[in-house]
Amino acid sequence: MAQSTATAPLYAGYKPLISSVTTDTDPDPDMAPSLSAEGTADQPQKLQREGEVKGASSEAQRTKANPNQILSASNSSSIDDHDEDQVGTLPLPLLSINRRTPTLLPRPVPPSSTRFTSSYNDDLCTCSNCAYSSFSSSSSSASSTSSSSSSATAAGTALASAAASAVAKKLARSVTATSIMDMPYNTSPSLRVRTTSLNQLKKTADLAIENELHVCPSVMSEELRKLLPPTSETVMTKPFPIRGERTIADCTTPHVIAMVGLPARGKTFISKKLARYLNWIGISTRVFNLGEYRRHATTAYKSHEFFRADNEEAMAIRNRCANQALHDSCDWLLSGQGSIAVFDATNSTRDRRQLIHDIVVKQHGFRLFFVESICDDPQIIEQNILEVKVSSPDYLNMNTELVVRDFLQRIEHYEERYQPIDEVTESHLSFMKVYNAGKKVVVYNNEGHVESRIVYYLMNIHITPRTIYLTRHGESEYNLSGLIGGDSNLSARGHQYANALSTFIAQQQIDGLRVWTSWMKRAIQTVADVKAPQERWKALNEIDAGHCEEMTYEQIKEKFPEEFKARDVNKFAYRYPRGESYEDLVARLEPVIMELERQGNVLVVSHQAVLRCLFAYFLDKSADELPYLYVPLHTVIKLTPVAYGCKVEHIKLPIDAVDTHRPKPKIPGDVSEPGLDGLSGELVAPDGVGKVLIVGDDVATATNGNGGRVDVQAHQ
Ligand SMILES: O=P(O)(O)OC[C@H]1O[C@@](CO)(OP(=O)(O)O)[C@@H](O)[C@@H]1O
Repeated sequence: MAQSTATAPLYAGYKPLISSVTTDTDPDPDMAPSLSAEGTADQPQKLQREGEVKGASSEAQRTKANPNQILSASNSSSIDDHDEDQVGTLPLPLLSINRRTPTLLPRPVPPSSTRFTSSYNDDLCTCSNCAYSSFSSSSSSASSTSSSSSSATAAGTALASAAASAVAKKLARSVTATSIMDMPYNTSPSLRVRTTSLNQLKKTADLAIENELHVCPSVMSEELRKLLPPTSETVMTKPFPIRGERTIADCTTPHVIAMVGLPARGKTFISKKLARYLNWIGISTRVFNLGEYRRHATTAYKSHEFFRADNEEAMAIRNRCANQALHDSCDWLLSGQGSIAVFDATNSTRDRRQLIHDIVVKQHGFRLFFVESICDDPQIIEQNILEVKVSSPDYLNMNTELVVRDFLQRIEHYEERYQPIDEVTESHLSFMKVYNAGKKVVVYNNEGHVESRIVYYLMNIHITPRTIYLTRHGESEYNLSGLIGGDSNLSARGHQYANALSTFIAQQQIDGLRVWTSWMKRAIQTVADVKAPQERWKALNEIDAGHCEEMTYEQIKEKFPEEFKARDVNKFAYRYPRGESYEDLVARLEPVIMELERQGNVLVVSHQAVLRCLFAYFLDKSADELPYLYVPLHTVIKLTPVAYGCKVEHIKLPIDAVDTHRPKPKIPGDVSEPGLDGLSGELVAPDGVGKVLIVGDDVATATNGNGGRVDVQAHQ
């Protein structure tokens, strides 16, 4: 049984906290040992997300944006309703192929992955079709060869060196030592063959084929070329299939994530945040909060007495609620509507955890992972009570001091019976323990892809107050002419926005601000005058429209009518020919989200499609809504984490720009009909002006009496 203890990473001076602003909205009882579950262990089926046909518009709808406005953010979506960047590339399992000898040089086989790497064989081709030659690396220096195959077998390396050196010496004077990865794809197909494919070939002992492997791909047979790892010409599968087929394979076994911990330890914060992340990466997740069950089952909360261990009547109600919540979690998983149910309750005794194990694992055959939040820092606990308990529906209209006192007594009742998860007596369980909002993390019996991702995510989040600013680049020359993609410069108004943005950011006096941009000129030009450390992320580049790059929507419709229509039918899943889909984008952006979670104040300057994906993460938006989120030019979206959610402000800087938003048309492929679509309309609607939305925070929404909206001053 593997146990690892890790201290969560500290980044840029930030203490990674997990939970202080949060707690489960309800302490709950230990489930009565007599609880039982019904149901079968049917495999749930993933729900297909179909695009919707709503509203219509065309490019002709581009409008001038209103200056000096703060637009309202889009709707909050209930958690109950919903359900990797070029970074982190892993080496392909490759063989170095010496075309001059029949020897196949084994490379170390790295962990399996579908990602592609710079560790391609850097042998170069000498055929008349190619502009480069073989063995350049080895010719330039023996160390170059040995570095690329450092972990190959000694025999293999020796053979390689001997075989290569003769040719290398001959070529050394005439060949530039260029890594194949430094070359454009179309000039560097080279000899990139997967180990698996080669092994299959070796098994067939087909020498003719093996010899053919030693020729340049440009003269290789079509059949053999298919075995080469992908180039820009050949990549047709999902590069980072998080959503889609791989996810389904990983989640064929439904999971229950059961929280553990005393009240006010951030269990609900963790549950909600985790669910938002998992849904965003395409794993359908829902939180079952025991506090909500209890509130439905009882009349108004009176006092902590309800949670006394000797209050038999209350205990019976609490047990019934716990039973129901767990059964509902399992039923939801069995219904095929989701893959992960988060059971947000205290689950604070061994008996109760065993019962959950019996129902979830033994009866249903699901995976069960406990996440225990342990906190002995009085400051974090008090902060938690003040931030979320005081505004809890349990304490409506109650004086803050009384609330704190009552809640602390409530915690005492739980402490009497609380048994932290024990590695010895509960060694059959899989769990992680998070201490003091992320200061220390213990992981035990962690198994499988989903659990590993949960552990990694929870190790990265923190609760230090901060703000994230999202903005598109200033208006570009291509925006003006309606062309998508490309790498054009800013228009004159785009440059004005760049100036206004730097002034706005300076006025905000943001502590330790970092600026992240894509690699595109329009994004980099936009932050030219912003005084803060800057980082360029390729992962923030705009969606790759493949064959449709640098075309207008009308041109695409004319040249590729079926493609254009298909995008309107399911924009999230649609992938441009030789390009990307929104689904691909989400996968590409996951490392960006993970890093954003670790960071403090960040200004992200990117593009329409990319920002829709990031925005959807923070707003908990579905895959159907995501591609239509309204992210206008010359507008800063300010995101401030609050309690369980996020405060969203749209700050329109007073420089006009074209509107590049194309709403979902009523008829797929239609570019003629202007109008708002239901999804973006809310932001466009004038009544949203001057408003701020608190998204995903039931508490705030419930208590400010203004539907979660708070008036704010317009920023100029
Ligand atoms: O997915 P849709 O709605 O087409 O929006 C993405 C498009 O937005 C654009 C502008 O039309 O983004 P941006 O100007 O922010 O780089 C295109 O480059 C991109 O293809």
